[in-house]
Amino acid sequence: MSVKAIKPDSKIVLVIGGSGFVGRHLVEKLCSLGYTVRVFDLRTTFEHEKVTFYNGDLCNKQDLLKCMDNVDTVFHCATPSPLSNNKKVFLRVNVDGTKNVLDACFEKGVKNLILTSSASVVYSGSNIEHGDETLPYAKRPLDCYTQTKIQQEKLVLSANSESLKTIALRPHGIFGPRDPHMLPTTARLAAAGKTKFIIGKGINKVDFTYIDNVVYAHVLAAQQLQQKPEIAGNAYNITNNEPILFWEFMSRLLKGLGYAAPKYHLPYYFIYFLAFLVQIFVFIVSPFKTIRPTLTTMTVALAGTHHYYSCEKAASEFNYSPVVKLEDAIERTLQSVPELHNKHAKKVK
Ligand SMILES: NC(=O)c1ccc[n+]([C@@H]2O[C@H](COP(=O)([O-])OP(=O)(O)OC[C@H]3O[C@@H](n4cnc5c(N)ncnc54)[C@H](O)[C@@H]3O)[C@@H](O)[C@H]2O)c1
Ligand SMILES: CC(C)=CCC[C@@H](C)[C@H]1CC[C@H]2C3=C(CC[C@]12C)[C@@]1(C)CC[C@H](O)[C@@](C)(C(=O)O)[C@@H]1CC3
Repeated sequence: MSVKAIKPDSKIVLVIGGSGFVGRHLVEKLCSLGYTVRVFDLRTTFEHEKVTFYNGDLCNKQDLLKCMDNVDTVFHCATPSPLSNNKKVFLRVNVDGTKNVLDACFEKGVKNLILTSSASVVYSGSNIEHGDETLPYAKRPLDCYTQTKIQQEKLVLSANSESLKTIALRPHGIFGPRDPHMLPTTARLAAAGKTKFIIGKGINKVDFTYIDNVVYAHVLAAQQLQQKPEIAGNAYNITNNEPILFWEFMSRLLKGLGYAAPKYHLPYYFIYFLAFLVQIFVFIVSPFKTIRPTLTTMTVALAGTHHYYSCEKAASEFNYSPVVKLEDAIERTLQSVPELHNKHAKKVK
């Protein structure tokens, strides 16, 4: 099954967080399929002749109501940066903000709400191998981003009703052109000489999901929600279906960026404990100074444990299957880095 083009301008959709990494790719795809697209975001990061931009804060319901007249479907992919370390902002945006989104959807008669959730809502730092959607929410999430994503998903799925069909898509480790988190952070750490080490034995397998596959899943789910009401109220893992050794993937990115692959092993639990001490220090100084460490128990756990998921539910219930394979996805991502364009252009099929 593929996503369908529609009669141009027959459906109005709203992408909350549409100026972000996932949001902008989603907006561009929706426009190409003929949707009338509105973007609601704190900021405007690009121009598009077919898009109407509304700047506002989703924590202010009045801002949201201004852009939701006659909207058929809302895609909610706004979040504070997952690597920021501000519990108040996460609670305000991911929880209170999502309550505003739901209230506004009900007030304006929106039919469908697709939430970009996260596979990590079931992750508390222990190994997850081929985890499916029956796994319970993490009882002790490792950071407040994950904690608020859990609360957000629960709010959206419990709001599913006759008038508003809701669905939560759980991508994992999204990467691709214009990614503001993974590649830039990797490059920054490498430039600072902090990528010489492998945390743990380097045998942990994880899922990384190319942005085109995430966008494809969002459009497919939106188009299926009305025909298949049984998928509403559910969460679905969305990955590339190609789990890879975390350190092999990172090495591919690093070598593609012109850096050496990590080669010295550091004991996982030693680094995890170090990260724990860093977090205690960050908490102690937080009244005086906000520090956003990359070394956290969450990032160390992600680097040192298995975390890959089954997409069988999305495959069987709304025919999801990745449209871009991992190998091609890595090349396209590296090719998208301006200074690397020529080097990788010839490799892309
Ligand atoms: N990047 C990943 O690896 C990944 C993986 C799984 C799930 N997700 C989820 O995907 C979604 C999109 O993530 P992304 O990587 O595109 O993030 P991003 O930071 O690139 O984009 C988020 C957007 O939300 C906007 N935003 C933040 N607070 C807002 C507010 N109060 N009002 C209005 N807009 C606001 C930001 O301005 C930004 O444009 C998020 O829900 C995230 O949890 C991301
Ligand atoms: C060489 C090295 C170690 C580089 C560092 C790579 C670092 C930056 C990189 C490696 C793994 C990657 C990662 C995320 C951010 C960047 C980071 C941590 C986040 C947290 C974003 C939010 C998503 O919701 C969530 C939770 C998901 O998809 O479940 C992911 C999980 C995977």
